[in-house]
Amino acid sequence: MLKVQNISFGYNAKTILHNISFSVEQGQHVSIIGESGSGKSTLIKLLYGTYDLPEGEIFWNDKPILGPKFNLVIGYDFMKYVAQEFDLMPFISVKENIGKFLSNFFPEEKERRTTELIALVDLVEFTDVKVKLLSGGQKQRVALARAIARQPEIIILDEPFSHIDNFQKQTLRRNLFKYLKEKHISCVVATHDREDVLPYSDRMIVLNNGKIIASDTPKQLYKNPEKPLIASFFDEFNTFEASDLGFQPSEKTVFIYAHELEVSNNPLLKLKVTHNYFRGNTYLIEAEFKSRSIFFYHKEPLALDEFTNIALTESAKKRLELE
Ligand SMILES: Nc1ncnc2c1ncn2[C@@H]1O[C@H](COP(=O)(O)OP(=O)(O)OP(=O)(O)O)[C@@H](O)[C@H]1O
Repeated sequence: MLKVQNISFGYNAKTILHNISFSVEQGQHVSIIGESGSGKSTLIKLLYGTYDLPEGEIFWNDKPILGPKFNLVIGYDFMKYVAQEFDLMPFISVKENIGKFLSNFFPEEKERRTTELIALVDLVEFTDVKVKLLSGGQKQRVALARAIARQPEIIILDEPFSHIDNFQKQTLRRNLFKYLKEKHISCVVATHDREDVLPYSDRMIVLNNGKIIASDTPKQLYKNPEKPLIASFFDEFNTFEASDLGFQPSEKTVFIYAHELEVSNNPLLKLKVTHNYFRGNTYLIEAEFKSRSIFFYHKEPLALDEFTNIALTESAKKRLELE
């Protein structure tokens, strides 16, 4: 189990992370989300022992994770870290990069394992290509395969799919996260992408200005996003006063996702349409309500400057427990 206990850290006098505590069980998948600059990468680097901790402690089981003051070489065998700038050997092939950390004492096992890993990250046709000739996304895939080559107990990933195009991202993400779960490898991922979180994370930690403002299952936070920052991670959303929607207590703020509003003959609100944005299978409609913008989806564009009636969808009522 990874235990992070009351850590604080700054690069200079300014504190970047304030009193952070959480834990990650063996085999658990934990995501760290937050706006750019909120301290995700800094936290990830601390977990790996990149810097000395001025305050607090980090343990993997009973072993303290210590910084460069205590370790000549940063990092531990049981833990692998894939940074945003992946650190590969450019002049050797994909296969050699992945096999670099596997023992030469068991050549057949080494061959089997490298072949398995190359297939997992979908780089079979690049097996013998020198890494310097690969694209950014392909290099990122080599870095991921190399990190799991020796089956660590925990893997720490910073924006693991940022260089990979949407087309290949879905499959790679599924393969990698399924593999980590099957092998019971703990995983901590810093990400901006809800697709990395919703289907896979056991817990989601939300950082804001270097502080943890929420920590729960993605389902629970999705259902009850207490802050705009949390709702915005999941989807386009709207902020209403409870009184706008006829809810009690009337001074409460309610966050409604754009997909939870629909055009209705049984209206809750009357809005003036200002923009239609094509989104493929649907349009995102921007409309005015009390001089601010409200967003919802509709299968067709709506007439501009005309009024439209909208209501909550059945699933919204269910989420808000109005039924
Ligand atoms: N090596 C450094 N020296 C000084 N300040 C730094 C250093 N690295 C990061 N910072 C500062 O620390 C703060 C947090 O940065 P960090 O990279 O941890 O944020 P982040 O949440 O990972 O952002 P992003 O999502 O953009 O990667 C930022 O204000 C950043 O400018």
